[in-house]
Amino acid sequence: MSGPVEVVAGVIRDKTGRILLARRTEGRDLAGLWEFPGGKREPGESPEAALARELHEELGIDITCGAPVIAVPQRYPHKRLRLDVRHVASWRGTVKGHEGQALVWAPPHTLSAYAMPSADIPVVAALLQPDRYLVTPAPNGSDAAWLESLEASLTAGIRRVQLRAPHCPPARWAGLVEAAVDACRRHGAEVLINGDIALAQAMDVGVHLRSAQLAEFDTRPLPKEQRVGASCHTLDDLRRAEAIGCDFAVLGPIAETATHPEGQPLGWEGFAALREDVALPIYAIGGMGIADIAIARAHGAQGIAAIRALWG
Ligand SMILES: Nc1nc2c([nH]c(=O)n2[C@H]2C[C@H](O)[C@@H](COP(=O)(O)OP(=O)(O)OP(=O)(O)O)O2)c(=O)[nH]1
Ligand SMILES: [Mg+2]
Repeated sequence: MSGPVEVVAGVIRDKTGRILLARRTEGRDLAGLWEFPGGKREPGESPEAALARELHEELGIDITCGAPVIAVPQRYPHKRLRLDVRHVASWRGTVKGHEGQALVWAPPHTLSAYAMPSADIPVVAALLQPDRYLVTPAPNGSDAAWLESLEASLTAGIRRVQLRAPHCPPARWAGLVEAAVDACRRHGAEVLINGDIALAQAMDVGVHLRSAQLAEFDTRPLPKEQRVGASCHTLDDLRRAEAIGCDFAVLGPIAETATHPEGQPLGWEGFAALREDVALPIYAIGGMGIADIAIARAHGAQGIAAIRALWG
């Protein structure tokens, strides 16, 4: 079997921070959908050179390639591709659609409103949503110590938090959740509660579904304004999370961990292979550290989910 088609695309910004999208013209695959300008790499061509060539041909601009955003392995009905997306560090010239394609400068918060190919769903999420998803540990010491560690995580920049405390007595947990939601709101961080939809509704926050819960739902259990995440271990889990309308998934374990030693590790290749078949932002979990964020992005992940590496 031949390998995936290698595609490189650019995130081009104007002076006000808007991002350039191009509409795929009629008669090609995925016609009518909006995409980040770019195209296929030629044999022996570096991604940077391919991006510069494509953007010169398609838009008439000269660019300097910047940092990687994400590389998304994706399967379509008739082909597999790896969409390698780079920031465009700088560009010169006047942007014009040289191939008859429509163009739009989209403010970042409007990106999700454009119909795009499946591979672009994780790209938009990578541009707009946090690359670190903190999962709290069970409160083994005092409430105050646990809340202090949460506060430290938020101060360090964590902006998406899953409140999880297996075996914590309900009354104690309810008190901790209330204080934790408060702290997260002060820092502008998003909160999802593990498993407990009623508690999420009562607190007006998101819910993180356990993999065993995925079979219980046909649609997302909370409205669009409240985040819904899901823990996944298999392709079936991921497909289910996508069908329900989850905002993102967590997939693992990538490596073995002390807290979940029973899981058969997927490794990065296993992760990338599973991510090909859905259009979802997916965090990698299981033995992840800060240094894994770049590796995760190179395998199509939104970033990492972790307890220890992100706590305190
Ligand atoms: N440029 C670009 N291509 C994307 C994106 N998302 C996505 O699924 N694709 C797919 C569509 C195509 O199957 C493939 C890119 O190939 P292309 O048709 O643009 O290739 P090209 O510019 O070299 O043009 P062509 O002469 O081969 O038609 O990647 C995206 O955001 N940008
Ligand atoms: Mg193209």
